[in-house]
Amino acid sequence: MKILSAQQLAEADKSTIDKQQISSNDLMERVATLVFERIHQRLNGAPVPIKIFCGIGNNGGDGLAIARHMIQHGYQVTVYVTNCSKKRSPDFLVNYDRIKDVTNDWPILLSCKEDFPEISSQDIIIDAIFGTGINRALDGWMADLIHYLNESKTFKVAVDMPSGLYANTAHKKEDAILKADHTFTFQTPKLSFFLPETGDNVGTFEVINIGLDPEYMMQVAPLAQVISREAAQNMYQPRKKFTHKGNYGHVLTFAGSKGKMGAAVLSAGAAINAGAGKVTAYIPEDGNVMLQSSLPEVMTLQSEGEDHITDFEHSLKDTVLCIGPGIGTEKDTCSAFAKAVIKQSSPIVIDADGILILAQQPELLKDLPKDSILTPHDGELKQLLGEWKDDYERLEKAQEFSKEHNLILVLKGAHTITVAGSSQYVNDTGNPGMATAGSGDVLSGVIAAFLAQGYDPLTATVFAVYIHGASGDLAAQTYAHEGLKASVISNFIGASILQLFRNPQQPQEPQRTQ
Ligand SMILES: NC(=O)C1=CN([C@@H]2O[C@H](COP(=O)(O)OP(=O)(O)OC[C@H]3O[C@@H](n4cnc5c(N)ncnc54)[C@H](O)[C@@H]3O)[C@@H](O)[C@H]2O)[C@@H](O)CC1
Ligand SMILES: [K+]
Repeated sequence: MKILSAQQLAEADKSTIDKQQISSNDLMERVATLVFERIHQRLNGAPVPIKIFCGIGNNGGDGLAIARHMIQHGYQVTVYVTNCSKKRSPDFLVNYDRIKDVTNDWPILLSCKEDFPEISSQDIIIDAIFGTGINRALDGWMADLIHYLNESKTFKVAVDMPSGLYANTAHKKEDAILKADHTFTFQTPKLSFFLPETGDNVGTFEVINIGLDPEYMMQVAPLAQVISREAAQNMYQPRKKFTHKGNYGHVLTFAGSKGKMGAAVLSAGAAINAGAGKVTAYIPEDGNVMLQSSLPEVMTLQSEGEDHITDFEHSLKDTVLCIGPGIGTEKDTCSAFAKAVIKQSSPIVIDADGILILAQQPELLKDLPKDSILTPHDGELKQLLGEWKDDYERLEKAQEFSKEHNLILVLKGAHTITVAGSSQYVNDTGNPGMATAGSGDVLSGVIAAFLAQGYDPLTATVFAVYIHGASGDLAAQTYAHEGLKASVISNFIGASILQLFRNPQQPQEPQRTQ
């Protein structure tokens, strides 16, 4: 699913009005009806007090139209209009008149702090103050209103976007942004929904398909794409009957050191669990018994170093190299790392200490095969890119780095983002239980396994990130977030691939919970 900018959504809006030969108000009515239906399905006529706060632009117009439908269906609705400017949009004005036709009264105007209504914990608040049209931070009593609503303990539903939130540009820490519990967003989610500095404002969200011009939607180059279940299904490569282990590739993991042999077990184990035909773990000598007893399916090669890897003399022909988990940064490990990556000619998966070594020896970047995959967490990413001032600069710097070095970057987080040149793929599986030691080692093994099975590097990466998150989601159903650990996530990889093809009635537009 594409993520568009606020400006692109406005263009899509115009194109829809032209092509479908409807008025902008018809489109607003369509949107408001769809939102009303979703609310009505949940509330089912319940006599809860609902307070709808409307701005004076089209988001406010949506709010007025939603309010009208709710009133006509017997809901207890009070409508407030934030009278912050005389520049009311034409579609706001149409709906301002229409609601008066239904209630025989104008909505309540708010013009200063003293006008704020009392809010009880039983109320439901619907926020239709600002949507994608916001172009500067809220100030004065409008900012106070947002803080006032945020302080209330009541359930808050945002229309299109939580008011005050920008769709795709950075905020200052002090900006007033509504903290919604649920957001009904139109046509595409916004990039800010997925970024750590702003995503918490959105609560759970639902994307409502409002029927914007399909031709525009098809041709527009998105800011990023969310990997939907359907997209992941299309990436999957089923196995053919007359095949053998040689058809599914050979992964060589270069991982582990004294005290961190678990990283080697986890990355090699995940590569086997995700379908690599053969896996060899290259490890320090002392780790051999542990590795062989933990993973009977995995072969081992041992470095001369007893407690860390000190050398690398092996052939990498027809082998996918997965390098870095738990190797440490000893001098001889760094030289062995350099030998291995220089020797390799096909894309390499580089994780953890491997990324730190690259940051220390940036001259190695030019020796990495094109489309090699780096999987940094933010601490490792900072070693590579330096500090960033906000989430958007983090993405820009990652794109520049990816383009400059022809690499794929996997920016790990609640919504892991895979950056390949100017393209960005946002992952929507996974949960906070996966913030646990070794989870990244598992991911590196899964990416390597898909590469070994013949997926192209970008697909292998995006699909692995999806499946890794989906495995964590399935595992959490049995183990809870707290009980998740990396080996458990790894053991659910097969189940999550099966799950990908279950429930054919799954809705097209994903409904999701953060
Ligand atoms: N293409 C779409 O996605 C559609 C969008 N619609 C609605 O239209 C909304 C966008 O409407 P608008 O473009 O009218 O914008 P908004 O309703 O978000 O904002 C309205 C006005 O607020 C002013 N403003 C911006 N920042 C301000 C600030 N800090 N303080 C005070 N005033 C400020 C702007 O000048 C603008 O006139 C969407 O969020 C959505 O709710 C739908 O009605 C129809 C389809
Ligand atoms: K809003």
